[in-house]
Amino acid sequence: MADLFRATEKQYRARGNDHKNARQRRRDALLQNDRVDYSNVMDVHVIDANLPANASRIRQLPVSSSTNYSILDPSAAQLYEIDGLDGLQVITNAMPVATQVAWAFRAVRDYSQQPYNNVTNLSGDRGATQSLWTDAWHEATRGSMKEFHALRWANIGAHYDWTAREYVDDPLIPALPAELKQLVHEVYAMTGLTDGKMAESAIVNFYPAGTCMGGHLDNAEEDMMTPIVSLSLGTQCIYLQGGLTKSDAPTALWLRSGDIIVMGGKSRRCFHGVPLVTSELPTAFADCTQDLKTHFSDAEVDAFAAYMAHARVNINLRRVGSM
Ligand SMILES: O=C(O)CCC(=O)C(=O)O
Ligand SMILES: [Fe+2]
Repeated sequence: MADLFRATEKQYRARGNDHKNARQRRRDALLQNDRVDYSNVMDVHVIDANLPANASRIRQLPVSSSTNYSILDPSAAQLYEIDGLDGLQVITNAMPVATQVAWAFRAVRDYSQQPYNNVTNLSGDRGATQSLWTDAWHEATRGSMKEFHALRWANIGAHYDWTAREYVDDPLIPALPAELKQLVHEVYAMTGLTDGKMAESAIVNFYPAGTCMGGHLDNAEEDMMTPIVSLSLGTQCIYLQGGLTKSDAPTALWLRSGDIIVMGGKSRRCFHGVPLVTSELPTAFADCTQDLKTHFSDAEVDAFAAYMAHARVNINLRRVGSM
């Protein structure tokens, strides 16, 4: 069967010009072979900018304000559903820009290293990344920013053991931090979910511009019912939401800083991925990073701002279900 997920992924993946010689590049530019057509990528931020066939699939739902919000702003938020993507909801404009910056900083500065005891792609099996960020920005060790750029994901809360292929219950690993639980609680509340079970695990994904995440299922959790809450921070990306198999053509969506995806119902069991991460960072986000200088050193804030100018951070919250 045709792998339509893969075909769409290839269409949007940043191909780069590295393998081409100058003549090929000039010819491509002339023929506009290097132009990718993004017109079919849905944008819930500007409904009118969508192709009519896509615009008609987007439905706005009322935002419920039935809790005390300390992170999100229900009066500014919009909640959307998309025809054909059963169980998927997209929340926009819920997180103020200063909060986005604070959360991205927390992900880069705290969640990437100790004291979270987190396993990352750089730490090997069950080992923790000790001081990845501190080493990256600190005067004495400057130059290891390159290593920080190699960070792709860090695990917070309940840890998934990639060797045993199961979640581990280790008393030395701190539970999911309270602020992440509060975020999940507020997202659930916005969507009207009153009996949602709490997430226990977060994968924090780090995507320098040009990197991607291939199509996959999140099926390691025992609980495949509770929705996954997924927060985008930093630069804009293309997100693909497919079906139960890769033979279903996926829907492409632009995700921007502050957007939140809720994967419940059928969508919890569907293929998804991120074929493209751009360097497009909202000016308001970049401006706001400078405000961190009132509490943190100029060197650290400058390193963070330089990283975020070309990176997307995703906080992906799941309930594991076995504990
Ligand atoms: O970066 C994203 O938006 C998706 C991440 C994801 O699917 C995952 O961590 O399993
Ligand atoms: Fe996923």
